[in-house]
Amino acid sequence: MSNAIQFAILGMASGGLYALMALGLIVVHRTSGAINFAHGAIAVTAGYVLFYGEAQGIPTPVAVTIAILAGLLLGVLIQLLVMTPLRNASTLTKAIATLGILVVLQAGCQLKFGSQPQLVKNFLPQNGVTILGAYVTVDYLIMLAIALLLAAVLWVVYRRTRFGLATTAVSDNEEALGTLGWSSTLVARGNWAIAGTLAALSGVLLAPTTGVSLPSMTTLLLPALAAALFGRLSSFPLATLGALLIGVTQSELTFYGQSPVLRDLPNLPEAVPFLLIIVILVARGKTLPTRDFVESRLPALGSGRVRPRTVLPTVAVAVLLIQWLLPLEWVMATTSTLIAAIIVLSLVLLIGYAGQLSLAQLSIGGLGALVTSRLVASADWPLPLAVLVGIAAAVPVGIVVGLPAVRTRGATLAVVTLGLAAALNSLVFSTVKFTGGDVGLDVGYPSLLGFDFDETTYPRRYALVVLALLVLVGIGLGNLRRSGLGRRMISVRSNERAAASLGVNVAGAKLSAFVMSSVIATLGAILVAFRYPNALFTSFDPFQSVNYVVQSVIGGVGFVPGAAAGGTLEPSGLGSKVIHDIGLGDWLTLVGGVLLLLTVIFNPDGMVGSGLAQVRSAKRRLFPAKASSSASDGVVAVDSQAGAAPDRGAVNVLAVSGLTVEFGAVTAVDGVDFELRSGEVLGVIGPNGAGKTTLIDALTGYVPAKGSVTLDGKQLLGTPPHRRSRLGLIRSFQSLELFEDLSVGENLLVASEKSTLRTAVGSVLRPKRPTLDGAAAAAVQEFGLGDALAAAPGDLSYGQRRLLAISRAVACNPTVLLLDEPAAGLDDGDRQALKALVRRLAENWGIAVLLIEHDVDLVMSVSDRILALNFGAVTAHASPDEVRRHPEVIRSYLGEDDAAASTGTDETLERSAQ
Ligand SMILES: Nc1ncnc2c1ncn2[C@@H]1O[C@H](COP(=O)(O)OP(=O)(O)OP(=O)(O)O)[C@@H](O)[C@H]1O
Repeated sequence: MSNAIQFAILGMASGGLYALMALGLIVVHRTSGAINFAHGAIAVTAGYVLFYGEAQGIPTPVAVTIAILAGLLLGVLIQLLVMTPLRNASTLTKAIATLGILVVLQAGCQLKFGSQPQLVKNFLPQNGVTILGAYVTVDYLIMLAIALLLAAVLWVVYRRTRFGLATTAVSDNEEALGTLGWSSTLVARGNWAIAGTLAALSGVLLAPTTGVSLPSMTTLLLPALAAALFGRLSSFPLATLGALLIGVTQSELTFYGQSPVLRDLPNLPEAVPFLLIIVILVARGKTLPTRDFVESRLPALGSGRVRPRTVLPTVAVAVLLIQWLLPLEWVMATTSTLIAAIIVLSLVLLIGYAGQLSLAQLSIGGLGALVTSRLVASADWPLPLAVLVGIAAAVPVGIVVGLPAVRTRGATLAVVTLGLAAALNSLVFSTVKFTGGDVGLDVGYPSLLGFDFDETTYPRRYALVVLALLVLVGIGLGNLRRSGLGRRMISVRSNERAAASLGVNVAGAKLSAFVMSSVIATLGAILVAFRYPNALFTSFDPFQSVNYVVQSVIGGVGFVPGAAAGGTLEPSGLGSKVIHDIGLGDWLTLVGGVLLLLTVIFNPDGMVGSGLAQVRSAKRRLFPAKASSSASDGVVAVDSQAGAAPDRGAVNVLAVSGLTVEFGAVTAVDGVDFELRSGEVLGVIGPNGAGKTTLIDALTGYVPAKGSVTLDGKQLLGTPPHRRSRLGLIRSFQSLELFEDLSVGENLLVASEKSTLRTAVGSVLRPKRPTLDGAAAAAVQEFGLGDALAAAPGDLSYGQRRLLAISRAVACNPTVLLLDEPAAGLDDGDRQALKALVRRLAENWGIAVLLIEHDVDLVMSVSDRILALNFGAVTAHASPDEVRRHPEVIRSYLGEDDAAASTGTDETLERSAQ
């Protein structure tokens, strides 16, 4: 028992260190919304500074102070040099930037101090005390006390002081902070300084116990990330509690690990943070982001068009070089680069197309490669069959990794994948029983139908096989980019809420991306494993996966050729060969990290992205007549036979009764009843905050609601948004929510294409030119978008963008169309056109239209009936004339003057409505 208590106290001490780290992560998240993946690296760097100081003969207390100040300085520098230029970037981009910092610090420390752990002196008292019968040294208690004290101090500072309030203001409303006379940059810098200090403090406190070593960068970071998530990335006390729980659990597992049951899993404690991360995110996540989620711009995407005139000569030159021209050492460097390019392609799919960041690509792929290797090495399976089974094994792994992505997004998802990579590393790849350790698995020499292509004997053949596979995967990805499935993935990356409103199964699109990218990563990992007769898994660690993210972003993560460009940065690849040859030795990783930072700051679309943009602009200058618009690669055809509004046949009825939505104490929609039939227009009016948008959210499944919503008798409550959309209930959004990464035509295609597994696979293998037909073709005519199909939404005027948002909803061929303030910001002419359009959609198309509008004149003149809301409840439901005269509506919304002025102008009426 006393042993269990002793382990609990030791666990609390390491929990205290995790807590210090977690506090720093929260401080950064509060100020910049970023998850700092370099936090562990700052801690370890401070540890190395302490080691270096001691080695120089500096007294330990001074060295400790310098090390902590180094953390502070690093925090300030990161904010100054990286976060300030990226302040408006997406959280994903910021997370990638912190990965760059991680790589720079890791590579810098490795260059200076090597990879062996370095020992530092104990600077805390080592005398022992007995607590509840358990003997522990005082240093552990001091660590715990420091953590608890700092957590309490931070809690008070961020709640009670002007600095703390200013920090909250930086993340909530930077302009408001400016009016208070505070500089947001200085507040952010102060927070980064605190975070750096906290990281350094934990690194320095840890150093005497474990020594200073590079792997601590993740072993410290992961529990801290888990604890910070436990504290919802905002609560200091909760994060501290989480950290202590993790520390104690890990410590007790180490203690009970001596028992026969746990003896076979010596690394189980290291997996605890990952398990906690999964549980937290799956329990707390949301399948769709909330209304206030702001989508930021992600790196640009290529067209995916496969141009034989470019591909064939490039492949021919590569074959020529590999087979005849290059010396062997260059061939092997080329092989490394080409294999890396395959793994990076898995990230082009996942990050580029689907917008999901994974830090576990090599671990996922490695698992499949391990299956293949063991089947060949131990069970003597033929290679092709073993490869197929290894790749098949990647499918469930992809699903497991993808599942958290269904309920979380952005940088938080990256935390899950980093946790997975670390867990796989400690549970699988570091377990000699599975991988053979440093000896590896005896997979022999690969051969297919008598064709030997092992790298040891036939390096050129191996390189050619890798090249062939890279070209095949690259063409497949290009085809995917132009396919319906690809468009759906991109729509999810651009805007999950909008994608779901058009019937896209967001979870399905994400899972498909994870599965397909896992398969590609597995292919790459198998090629890594089978390079030598003994397949080694010692380097399948999280750092390598981070390296592939680095390569993908530098090359251009939205572009297939970007993978080859990024692959040159592979250790032992072409870039490394060049760097070696010019005498820079092992500087490649450091160069990669610096390049990544420069890329995300100055060139977010990567080498290929910016290169293509320059070629395009040069073409435009030289051949203005021929030049096409930036999105013209997304050209789609319009079915010339289609064009008339689809005949709807039967009358459909949307019946709503007792519909209620509660947000805590606020009842946003309060027992609303109405019916809406095909061909009718129901206007919904009410003051700001009356619950109009929440009504649409509830009808379309974006917020949980009580009551009943039926379409032709079928109950819709409880059905997810994309299903309701497929049943004919289609909404638009106040803020448009167009897919900015897709052309106008592709925006319409996402709405109109129906896809099955067969068409998805078919379009990747043999893509066809997409065609807008049925309702989508009719919408193109109705909305006059024929000339704009190839344009990017960003190139359209504001009025055209509004029209595109409505036409995209109409392209779904809705039974019920729910329009949320479609006239907002339109000029008078466009408003008149919209009025006529809404009537045509009802009368000619037979659509039931629910129209929320603050333009009272418009809504009164176009609607058959009006539903007036106030505080979520219906105040009137009658004809426009009756509602205009309704005393309650006049009091709460219209005002006496405007109601009396039955012929009031748009402007006066709208002013009163605001
Ligand atoms: N996710 C949410 N969590 C908590 N409260 C919410 C949420 N969404 C809306 N509300 C609250 O519900 C009420 C209704 O808001 P809603 O946006 O539906 O009104 P509205 O009539 O559409 O307003 P507006 O005309 O300004 O668009 C408001 O009090 C709002 O603050």
